[in-house]
Amino acid sequence: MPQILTKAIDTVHRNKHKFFEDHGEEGMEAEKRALSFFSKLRNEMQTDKPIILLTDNQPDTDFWNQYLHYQKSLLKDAEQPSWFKSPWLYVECYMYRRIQEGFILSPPISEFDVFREVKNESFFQSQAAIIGLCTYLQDLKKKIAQFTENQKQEEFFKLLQVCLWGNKCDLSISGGLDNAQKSSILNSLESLKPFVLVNDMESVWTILLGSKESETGKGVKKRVDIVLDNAGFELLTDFVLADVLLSFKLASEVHFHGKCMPWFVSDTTKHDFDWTIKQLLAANHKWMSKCGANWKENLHKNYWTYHEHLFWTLPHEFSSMAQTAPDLYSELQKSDLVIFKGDLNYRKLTGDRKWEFAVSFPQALTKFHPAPLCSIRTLKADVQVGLKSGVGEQLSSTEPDWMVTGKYGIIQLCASV
Ligand SMILES: O=P(O)(O)OC[C@@]1(O)O[C@H](CO)[C@@H](O)[C@@H]1O
Ligand SMILES: [Mn+2]
Repeated sequence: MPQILTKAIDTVHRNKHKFFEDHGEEGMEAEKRALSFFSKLRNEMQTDKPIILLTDNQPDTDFWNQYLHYQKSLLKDAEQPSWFKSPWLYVECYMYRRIQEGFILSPPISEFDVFREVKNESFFQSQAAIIGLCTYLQDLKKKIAQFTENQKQEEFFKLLQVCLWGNKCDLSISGGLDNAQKSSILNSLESLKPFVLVNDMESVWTILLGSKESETGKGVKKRVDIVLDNAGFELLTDFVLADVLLSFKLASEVHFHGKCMPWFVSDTTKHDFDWTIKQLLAANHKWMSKCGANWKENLHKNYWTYHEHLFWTLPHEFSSMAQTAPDLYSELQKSDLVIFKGDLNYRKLTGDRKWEFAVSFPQALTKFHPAPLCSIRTLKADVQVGLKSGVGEQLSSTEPDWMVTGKYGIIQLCASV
């Protein structure tokens, strides 16, 4: 976290001239204000100061401040939540929210996304893998009419796994350093199979076909939601999956959910989402630009919809969503399948608790079940449930860091509770 914050400070500093160009002297003043805010923040973090209230009067400020009171209520009388002692999930989210506060309190540069440069770079560095994937998809779509159900299933499974391994490419685990996808994942899927510790692809397929039975004269009405994680290569894999869901008629609408502020370095915001499609459209490569054009049209025709909600950037675990964000919960209840991408979402699904490895996924969800849901994540944090007896223990003894390197992955479904 200090490394990420230090990089953010450096980025603000390097953009001084841009702030001047955009806003004149006021921009320079704002840069100074933001920098002194961030230096203070870094000091609070590194010296284990108490967590303090937010002061920026944003729509989520009260939620954050109430959450601090709640954290305090869990401690003994004189104890204070602080950077080293509070739950990691909370403190980590809090750092990103404080960075946002630093910009909010520094107009006119409040809208500055300090992680945009690295997100965009990571997209360009994954160019070869992106071309490979776009080409594969367009080729696949030409053949759909001839596909048997089995072939469709096989292709869908492939792209689901691509979507999984795409989650290796986040920039917060690498401390904001280059973590792009350099090679084609499609050729490595077989050799990666042993690292998929929970593989519920068959049941995901059954769920998606199941809703096909509700086919009426008007065609299928099936909704899949994707709670997005990282921009860059991972977002591309999500787009490809969403495209195949429509092309294979496994869904009639796909709803994406993104972050409404820069988050965990590489997480997708509305700007990243739109920027990615624009880049594809403008690319000097036939199949990339074809993907861009198709996906723009999907959005235009409302086959694809992008949603934002503040809940995704709160520190709350998802079991509190029904209470904290009932509107979002009822939105997800409209879905036939909600796909949660990435490690942070898994931590929030399971409350980031020290569950036994063999505890069931439904149990760890602690009543969170707006709809059938599936987590697709590579393991980067020390929480994992739903493993066959002994598997986690065995891995812990042979590979002590098996949970935090992104080497292993899961496609884990909870169909009902
Ligand atoms: O949600 P993602 O993008 O898959 O992963 C984010 C993440 O790996 O980054 C941090 C590593 O420092 C962890 O807190 C977190 O789980
Ligand atoms: Mn992320």
